[in-house]
Amino acid sequence: MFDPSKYRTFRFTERSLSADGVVRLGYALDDEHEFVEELEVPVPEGADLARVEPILDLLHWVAGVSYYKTAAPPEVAFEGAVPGPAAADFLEALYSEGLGEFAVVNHLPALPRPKFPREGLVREAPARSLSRVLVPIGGGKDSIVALEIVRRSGLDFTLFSVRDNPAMQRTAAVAGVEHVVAQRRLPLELLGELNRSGALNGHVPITAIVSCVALLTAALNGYDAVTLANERSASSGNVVYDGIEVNHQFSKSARAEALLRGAVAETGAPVDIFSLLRPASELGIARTFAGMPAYHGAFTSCNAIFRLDPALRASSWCGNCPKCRFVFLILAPYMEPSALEAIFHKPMLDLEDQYEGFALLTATGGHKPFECVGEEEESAAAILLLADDERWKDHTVVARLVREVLPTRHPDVAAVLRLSDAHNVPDELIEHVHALLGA
Ligand SMILES: CC(=O)N[C@H]1[C@@H](OP(=O)(O)OP(=O)(O)OC[C@H]2O[C@@H](n3ccc(=O)[nH]c3=O)[C@H](O)[C@@H]2O)O[C@H](CO)[C@@H](O)[C@@H]1O[C@H](C)C(=O)N[C@@H](C)C(=O)N[C@@H](CCC(=O)O)C(=O)O
Ligand SMILES: Nc1ncnc2c1ncn2[C@@H]1O[C@H](COP(=O)(O)OP(=O)(O)OP(=O)(O)O)[C@@H](O)[C@H]1O
Repeated sequence: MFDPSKYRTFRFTERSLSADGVVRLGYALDDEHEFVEELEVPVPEGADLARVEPILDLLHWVAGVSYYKTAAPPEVAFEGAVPGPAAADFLEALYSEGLGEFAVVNHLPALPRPKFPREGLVREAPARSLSRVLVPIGGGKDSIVALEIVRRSGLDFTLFSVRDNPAMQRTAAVAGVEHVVAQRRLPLELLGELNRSGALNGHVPITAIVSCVALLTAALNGYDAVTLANERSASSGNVVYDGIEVNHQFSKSARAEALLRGAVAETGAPVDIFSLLRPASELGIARTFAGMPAYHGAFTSCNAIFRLDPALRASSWCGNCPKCRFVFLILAPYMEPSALEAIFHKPMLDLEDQYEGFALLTATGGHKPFECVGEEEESAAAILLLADDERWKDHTVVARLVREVLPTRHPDVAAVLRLSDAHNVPDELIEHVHALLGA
């Protein structure tokens, strides 16, 4: 049996990057269990591997969260480089708040709170320019809107994914832009075996891992920045636990972005990272995306497409999860019922058995689901828009949401759609964010 409470220390053992782009990340739980994760990142001939070592370290520390979570021990130890102060701040947030949902579902008495050393080298932040950018795409609508913003700016850009799936491939084909892919191999057999014998399991702050793989790829291949598509709504949490607002999307939040940017600056790498969609809500992004029909047959926002086991992975919308419901709901005010049915293959807002799931998006009947769904206010705003929409108002679920949910909600649609000034988008791009996402 695996008894999580008996472990004291999670160790960062070794990491390496070979000239052909193979990354090995090593970890151990006390002296008992060793974990090795492998990645393959695109790397040009003759790349200066030594120059990217600090970003490789950051990736090593961040990706460790998948293995730390098996026991969530009180201490961490380092056999190689140690984090500097900004990286330590980021990691302490990631290994506690980033594991908030994990703590809730495992009924831990408190969030894990390992202390990270902070004596690592702080390199001088380089002068940055912005001419070539790497645009991560996850197969969903947000990264499509982000790539179209970058396209309009005239910057040179390449699409990037960690692992490939059909939605990403379709997106890249419609965009007609080069798409590079990094592969990622977790020791799934070992994790599964440990989980079956009692190891802890739960959600990890995956966007932080994807961001660091993108940063490493960018640094190796001479890109100036990684442009994420994390929206303003991703900063809102789900429940309060142990004095913290636990957020399923923690590593997409504005707070995580600020901490990551600090950690990246400390590496001295000439690569920036920021979220292009930070000023916008999901409802605002959906309004823009509705006007991009070329992508409607390509994208999939359902998370079932990300399952690592091919036997469990969906190729498109599952049509019965919080993410499918949320995306259907926020697109509905801006699309025809027939167009949405063509995407989801079912009239989700006309199916009575979907009512509870839709109501939950406004935290009616429980808390907002632990999924990548927007703020309760914006789901309520979408319902308010549908209430007066001849195309939608008589759909069974819409009519019931209007009757049973709206009387207790007072969404301000204009406020939900307004762009915020709180973002890290540079001058070269912000006017294009406003042009595409502004009213
Ligand atoms: C696809 C999915 O939603 N997976 C979540 C699910 O895991 P499941 O067991 O159903 O499938 P797998 O993802 O294939 O995982 C297999 C095992 O591997 C572990 N694992 C996976 C990836 C990783 O980086 N580290 C790992 O240790 C995993 O724990 C399984 O044991 O349930 C899990 C437990 O709640 C979730 O952690 C899985 O979530 C994935 C990491 C994932 O990719 N999720 C994204 C779709 C997601 O949630 N994105 C959020 C961003 C959240 C953030 O803060 O970054 C979003 O889009 O908003
Ligand atoms: N496997 C991946 N490879 C590259 N980038 C990814 C991957 N998964 C997520 N991302 C990126 O992480 C950020 C957050 O992902 P998110 O799922 O919100 O975006 P999305 O897939 O574009 O849109 P949607 O909300 O419709 O699913 C985006 O910038 C997205 O491109």
